[in-house]
Amino acid sequence: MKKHIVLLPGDGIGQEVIHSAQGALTALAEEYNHTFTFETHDIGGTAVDLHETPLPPSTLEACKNADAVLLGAVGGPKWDNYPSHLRPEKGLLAIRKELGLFANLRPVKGFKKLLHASPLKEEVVKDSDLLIVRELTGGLYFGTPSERRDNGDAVVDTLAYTRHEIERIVDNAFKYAQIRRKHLTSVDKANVLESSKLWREVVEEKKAEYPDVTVVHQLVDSAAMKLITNPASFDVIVTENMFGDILSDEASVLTGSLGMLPSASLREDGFGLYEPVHGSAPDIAGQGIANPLAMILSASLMLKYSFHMEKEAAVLEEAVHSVLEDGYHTGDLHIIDGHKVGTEELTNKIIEFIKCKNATNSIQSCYS
Ligand SMILES: NC(=O)c1ccc[n+]([C@@H]2O[C@H](COP(=O)([O-])OP(=O)(O)OC[C@H]3O[C@@H](n4cnc5c(N)ncnc54)[C@H](O)[C@@H]3O)[C@@H](O)[C@H]2O)c1
Ligand SMILES: CC(C)[C@H](C(=O)O)[C@@H](O)C(=O)O
Ligand SMILES: [Mg+2]
Repeated sequence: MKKHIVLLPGDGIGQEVIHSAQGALTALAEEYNHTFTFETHDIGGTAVDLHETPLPPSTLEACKNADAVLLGAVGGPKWDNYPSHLRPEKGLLAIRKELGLFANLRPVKGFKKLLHASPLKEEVVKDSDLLIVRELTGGLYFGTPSERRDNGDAVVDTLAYTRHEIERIVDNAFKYAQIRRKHLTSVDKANVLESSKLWREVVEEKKAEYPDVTVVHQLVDSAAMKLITNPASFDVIVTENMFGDILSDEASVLTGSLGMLPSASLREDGFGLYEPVHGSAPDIAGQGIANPLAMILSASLMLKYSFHMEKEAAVLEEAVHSVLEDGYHTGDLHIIDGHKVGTEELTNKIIEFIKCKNATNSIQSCYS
């Protein structure tokens, strides 16, 4: 199969981890007879520096013409005090909105080897396997006005949702629940927020269409607590934009590191942008020590959701599993008696696995 992929490295470790994903995908293409072509474009702070905008029109145009997009991360202290239209994060929000990527899937599944890497107790973490379905193009991030008033002493952010926006994400979440363990937790703040009341109303209406799925409504504050005390009680979580942002970083603790969580941002027709959940990690950027696995797992989601390459997607996941089983990890993960390596070395181990796996078609013989 021939596929054209736009790479948006962005800022900080985004630049480092996207390189890893490209390496892994190139190896996969060679082994499984695909042609992946890559085109790199600027976004975020890098784009502000070069084009005076966090989302240059040429970047958006290239994404519209691609089969899929991989994004590293945006942001960093250099741009923190820039005016809001020049903030790197605005480029990320704009591309999500422009491409209509309303459904953000954030699967949270631990790897066996990382059971002890989480600061949480093993018995709490061990059966956790959940999917956060985060609404991505509405809510607080997109409501107007969001500006200073009264000579800068007052400010407004608006949390706005339409019934249509809620219906389409809730509908998506029910469908994912149907193909998983058929349990949906809708997270809101319906004891306070009007938007959450409409959200809850829509979930209640929709559930009649999915009688095989059990539904629980949970307030976001107690959901945050339950996520790290009883994560196994969740299957699919559906929630609005900002709650999903916060809960997903929290959920990464179950996997041992924020550097392990991938995401897919999808449109109705299956077009997608794939990015790790983490940010540009300014504290470690440029040191060659970033964990590339969230980015590589995001590439695996791209293969699965946008290209329908189930086998190749599974190989990438197996590669991650195998290198961890062999003890290789970056410094953000704590593996007892493991081999701490840098981004490049870990990526090379992934690539070795991809090549070996195809030659032997057996995981055991690639890594013990
Ligand atoms: N999707 C995105 O582009 C995205 C997401 C989140 C944050 N950001 C931006 O990133 C910048 C930094 O934000 P932050 O520090 O709050 O969050 P962050 O996710 O960048 O980092 C949080 C912590 O996790 C660590 N970490 C994150 N990813 C890692 C990886 N792959 N390997 C090893 N360690 C990793 C970092 O070193 C840091 O200690 C901000 O400008 C923020 O706006 C961007
Ligand atoms: C950088 C920021 C705008 C972004 C978000 O909140 O959506 C990030 O935190 C994420 O999780 O993708
Ligand atoms: Mg976030």
